[in-house]
Amino acid sequence: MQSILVIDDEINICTLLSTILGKEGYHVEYSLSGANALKMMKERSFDLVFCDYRLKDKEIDGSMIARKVSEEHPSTSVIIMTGYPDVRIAIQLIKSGISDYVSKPFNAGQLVLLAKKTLMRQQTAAASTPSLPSNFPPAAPAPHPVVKKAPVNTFIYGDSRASKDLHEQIRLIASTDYSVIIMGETGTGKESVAHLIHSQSKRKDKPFIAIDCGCLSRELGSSELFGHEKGAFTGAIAAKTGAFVEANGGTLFLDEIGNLTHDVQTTLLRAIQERLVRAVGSTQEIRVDIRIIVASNEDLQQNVLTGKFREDLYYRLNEFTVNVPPLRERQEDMPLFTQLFKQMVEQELSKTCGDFQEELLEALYRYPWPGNIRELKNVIRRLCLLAGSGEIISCRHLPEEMQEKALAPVAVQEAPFDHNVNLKEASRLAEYNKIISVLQKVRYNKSAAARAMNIDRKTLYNKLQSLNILL
Ligand SMILES: Nc1ncnc2c1ncn2[C@@H]1O[C@H](COP(=O)(O)OP(=O)(O)OP(=O)(O)O)[C@@H](O)[C@H]1O
Repeated sequence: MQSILVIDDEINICTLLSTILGKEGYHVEYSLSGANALKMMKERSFDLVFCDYRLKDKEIDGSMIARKVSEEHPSTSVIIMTGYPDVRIAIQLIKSGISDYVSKPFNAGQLVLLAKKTLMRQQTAAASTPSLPSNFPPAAPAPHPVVKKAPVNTFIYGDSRASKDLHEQIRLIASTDYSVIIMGETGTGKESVAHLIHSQSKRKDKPFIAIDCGCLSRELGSSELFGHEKGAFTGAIAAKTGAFVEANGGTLFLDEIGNLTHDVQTTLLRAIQERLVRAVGSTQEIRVDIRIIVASNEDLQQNVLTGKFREDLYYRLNEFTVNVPPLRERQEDMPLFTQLFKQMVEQELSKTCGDFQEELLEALYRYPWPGNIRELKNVIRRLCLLAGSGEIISCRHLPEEMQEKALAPVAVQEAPFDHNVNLKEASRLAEYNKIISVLQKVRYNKSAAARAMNIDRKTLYNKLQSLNILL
């Protein structure tokens, strides 16, 4: 019997596909998380995988599953399901070697046909691969072996003071079992920090389950966290395992915790205190052993004061707080982030881009990055996508709305001249005013400014530092 694995964080989709494909005689299993699905594939083999593009374990998405399957289980086909048609995603998916792609909503007939077509193609391909006679000599090594580039590390440890402090905090807290609140603006990497804490902890071989509380509806909040019994409420067509049980032994990460309703906050407090959970509609309590990490970009203490967040839950969770700094406070890390994101995108697109133009790097440096690392990553992705292969990436490839902010000259006042200063001070002031006026003329391009003043870049940097001009 051919077997199919369905990966989707929506239980309804999983049960729907299991029913439809099961009726066609396939053996169907499903997983609500990518991490668990990868584990299932290690334990047994599947002929076909239907995988949702966006999964709740944010670090694993459809294209990552597709890549892993093609590397580790080359005879398994992958069909990606998505409700978000997007060119970038399509490019990624094609590169990761998927068999097909289906947009949600879909109908039963369409899915069955797709599964049959894919499995048939797979069988034909297998049959047409000639098998070698048993006495055939082993193949000689290929003259030009295909060199597989090692994947670029997706997490970057910055060099700035703020980054070093952050990673020291992660190192210290990882070895404990304390609950952690991660605070920081949107896109600063709170979820990445939660992953790091888990991967450096003694629970690292157990599940890491991430739940975005911002997406939980009022009705489904409890069911997502604690599970439900079949028939517990209208639409509960099958029993569901909640995140607490799925994360048993490992770490449960609750993102945007400030969005939980009061009712769910109350049940959550009890579950954390007693380590016992009860699925909606069940009378049975299940003991769980999990570490809780939560994140918020709202000030939770403020929410406690305004009554939006339960005070007792806040103190229960706040055994340790990690503050993730915004990108504008880790400017020294910009070159590292920029370079590594460029390498990652080059790998995603199988493309080699030209260097970043100096003026562009300076514009990136000056931009305030309200969306933090996520925004930087997206901008680099866009720059690499728009620039031709090998073309120098310049300011003209920047999104228009960014050009205005990043290229606007910084308002630097000329220092007023004071007639009482001594000669040394006067020459320092003159130098200061000259450098500022040249920088403004060349739109803060330091190389151009150095050329205009007939000095080298190093001398200009030294002058900027000694005159305390911060760009
Ligand atoms: N240190 C880092 N190195 C590489 N990539 C990073 C780093 N920190 C964050 N990112 C990337 O930036 C993006 C945003 O990170 P993440 O989702 O962890 O942020 P967040 O603070 O949880 O965002 P939100 O508040 O919107 O939930 C992700 O694509 C993540 O991979």
